[in-house]
Amino acid sequence: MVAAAGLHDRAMRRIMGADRMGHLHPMTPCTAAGTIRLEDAGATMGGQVVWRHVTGSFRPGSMTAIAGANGTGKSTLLRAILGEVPLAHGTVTRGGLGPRDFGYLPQARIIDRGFPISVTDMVLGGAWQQTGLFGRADRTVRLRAASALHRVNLGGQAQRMIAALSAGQFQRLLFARLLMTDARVIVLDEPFTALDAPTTQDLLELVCEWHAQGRTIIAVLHDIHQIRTCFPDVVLLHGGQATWGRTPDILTPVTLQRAYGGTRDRWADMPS
Ligand SMILES: Nc1ncnc2c1ncn2[C@@H]1O[C@H](COP(=O)(O)OP(=O)(O)OP(=O)(O)O)[C@@H](O)[C@H]1O
Repeated sequence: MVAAAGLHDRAMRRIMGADRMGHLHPMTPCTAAGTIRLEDAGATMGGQVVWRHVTGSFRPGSMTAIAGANGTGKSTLLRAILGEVPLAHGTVTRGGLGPRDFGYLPQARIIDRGFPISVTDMVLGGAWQQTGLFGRADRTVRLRAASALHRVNLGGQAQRMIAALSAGQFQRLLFARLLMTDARVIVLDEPFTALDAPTTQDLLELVCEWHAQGRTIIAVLHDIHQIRTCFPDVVLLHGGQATWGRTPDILTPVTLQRAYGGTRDRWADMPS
């Protein structure tokens, strides 16, 4: 659990969108504009190889799910894309995208919600590019924050402290904060975990709206049916390797059985 001892706490700053891209790798001019590309990339954690020889691209406006069993390195991949995890080998290039182009929704479980901040201030943190990290939000930004809260059905919760929210309400709040960033690339780590079906559907529609607006979506997901129905592209992690491509080609009964276990019939019977 991340302690939120103060605004300078690393994780809290990351939620506030401040320093998460502090150590981006240098941009490589030859990468197509807006394309995020991994080339023969590898990552190690605690001295263990997580994945290696990963090559593939997130094109501008693409919508890609990161799938795989627990511990296969999905979050590590997101953090490598964001520049938070140094690669053991290979490169990640971002096609001219800078820190301000990325909006990140971390796993809710790593956020300490005891941090004394109101719902409104948390959402306003998503507009740090306009206000500065500790600056005052003007009327326009406050109206946008109210609109973002309304969009995620939290209009009536604006004055509450974030600690008073339910898990589902807090997840909605993180989405409202993402709305404020207006980012070109939206990076989501298990955005629908612990949400009820209507909330999931509502927030999934918001993700689809972002995609329709031409933003690049990269999301770690566990729901295979959801990936099959909503995400055209997928990266499937298994055994330290990534299989990357169009979802119907990658998520077959054979690959799913290999990645998650169970019987092949179980995956064949799943609605696609
Ligand atoms: N800070 C760390 N120190 C050492 N090992 C780590 C650290 N963070 C992650 N790992 C290890 O790296 C591997 C990949 O972790 P990661 O969180 O990326 O997997 P994941 O696929 O996102 O898992 P889950 O589905 O359970 O969230 C795991 O074996 C994990 O134990």
